[in-house]
Amino acid sequence: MMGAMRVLHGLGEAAPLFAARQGPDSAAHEEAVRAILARVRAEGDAALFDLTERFDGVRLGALQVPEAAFAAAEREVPAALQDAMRLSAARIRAFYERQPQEGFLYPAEGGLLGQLVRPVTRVGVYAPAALFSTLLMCAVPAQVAGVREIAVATPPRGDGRVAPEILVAARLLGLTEVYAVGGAQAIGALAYGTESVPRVDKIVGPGNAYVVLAKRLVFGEVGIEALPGPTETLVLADESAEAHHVAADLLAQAEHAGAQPVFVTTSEALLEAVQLELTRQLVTLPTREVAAASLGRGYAVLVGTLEEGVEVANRYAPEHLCLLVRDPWAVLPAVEHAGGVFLGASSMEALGDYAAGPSHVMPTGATARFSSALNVRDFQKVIPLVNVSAETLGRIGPASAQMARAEGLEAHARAIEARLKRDAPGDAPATAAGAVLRD
Ligand SMILES: NC(=O)c1ccc[n+]([C@@H]2O[C@H](COP(=O)([O-])OP(=O)(O)OC[C@H]3O[C@@H](n4cnc5c(N)ncnc54)[C@H](O)[C@@H]3O)[C@@H](O)[C@H]2O)c1
Ligand SMILES: N[C@H](CO)Cc1c[nH]c[nH+]1
Ligand SMILES: [Zn+2]
Repeated sequence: MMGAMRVLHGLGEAAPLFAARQGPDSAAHEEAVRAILARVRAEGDAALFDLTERFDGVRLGALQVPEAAFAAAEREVPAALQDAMRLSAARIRAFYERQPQEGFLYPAEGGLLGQLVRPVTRVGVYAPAALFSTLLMCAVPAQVAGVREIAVATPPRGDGRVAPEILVAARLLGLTEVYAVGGAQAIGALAYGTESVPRVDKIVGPGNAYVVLAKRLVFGEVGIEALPGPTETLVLADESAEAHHVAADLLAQAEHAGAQPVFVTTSEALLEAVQLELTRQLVTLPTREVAAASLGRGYAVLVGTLEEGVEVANRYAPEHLCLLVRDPWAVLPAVEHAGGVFLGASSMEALGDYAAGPSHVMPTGATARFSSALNVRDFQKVIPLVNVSAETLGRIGPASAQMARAEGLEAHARAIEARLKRDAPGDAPATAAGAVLRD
């Protein structure tokens, strides 16, 4: 049956579901991406022009989008869509403005200990072709964090232009630096810099397997936030769920290239109804070819209890966990790993992709075990401050010197003891300390 997913019975049979999550680093991809990065590093702009012609099928005149293109895009994109983008941006901003981001300073026996929070200076946002919502979801938290420079890279369309919606979204946020470059070559350009693309301090944003792998390989030369790749959704449903809702939510993510939809349920009747619904809804979708391929990678798992269902979800660690159950809040305490959790029938993930508030850039490929949805902290550095008083030095100095000698580090011990010998360190009073926590 076209659109139907393979069925597994219980956690005991779910091994194929977990085995499929090998991440983005297939050997073939890795070789290709290493070669692309090496060319960008060695040849700069010339490699970007050449690789764009090869992989995107267009010969670009220039890499950076000219200023005039932004105004032209604004005339091209319908006003109602621009309003929708403003609504989305405002809700993302409102969400991230609630994320605590202050430093702190506290008195410690006459001295001060604390943390400064400082934004990353220059960030590169990767937005897959046409996904202007992804630009909003990356750039707004960066702006809330205080990032001063944001460069955007996105693949050109077949006519060599960047999608006008991307330019409108950029302009709406006050961004003017947009490059018509995609894939691994865009990540290389942002990481190493070229004649036209000044290098950045950190790269954020999702993409296909080439983009994800490139981000992994440049990490260290440049910061990266996480490895958000081809999207995945795990819907956990009980008998209270509507089959057409479940199928719609699975298909909504299946229409992303390379996606994996997963359906876990306690109800055999619902499972059968969802399989039929998938087939029925699929044929009407303009994106049915991509969606059918994704469903081919998908699984439906029949479990005995919701507890078992959550265990499957935790083992899978999905990007999106959608709880279409009678009482989603009762299930939530057992959830350990997920990029984002969507609770209840009117909180479908597709809404989260656009206007709910939290960034839709979420960890995939089981990386939700150790990484998080994009957020303000991804754009900040935390700098500890140490200002120890003479009194504290007298108390913790001998213990520190003792530990240094136990590690065979005599110079450490002497640096501490040199100060222990004199009466007082004589540091300047910390009168300006409060001003240091400016944001
Ligand atoms: N996890 C998230 O938060 C999140 C958010 C949005 C999108 N996504 C995912 O991002 C992905 C976007 O993928 P996409 O492909 O549409 O766009 P993309 O921008 O990631 O990749 C397009 C680029 O891939 C390069 N490319 C294509 N074929 C190549 C090849 N054979 N060799 C080398 N490079 C090649 C081209 O340069 C092209 O510009 C989807 O899988 C979607 O699910 C994930
Ligand atoms: N669901 C995708 C990954 O979270 C993001 C997206 C962008 N546009 C639509 N959807
Ligand atoms: Zn989506």
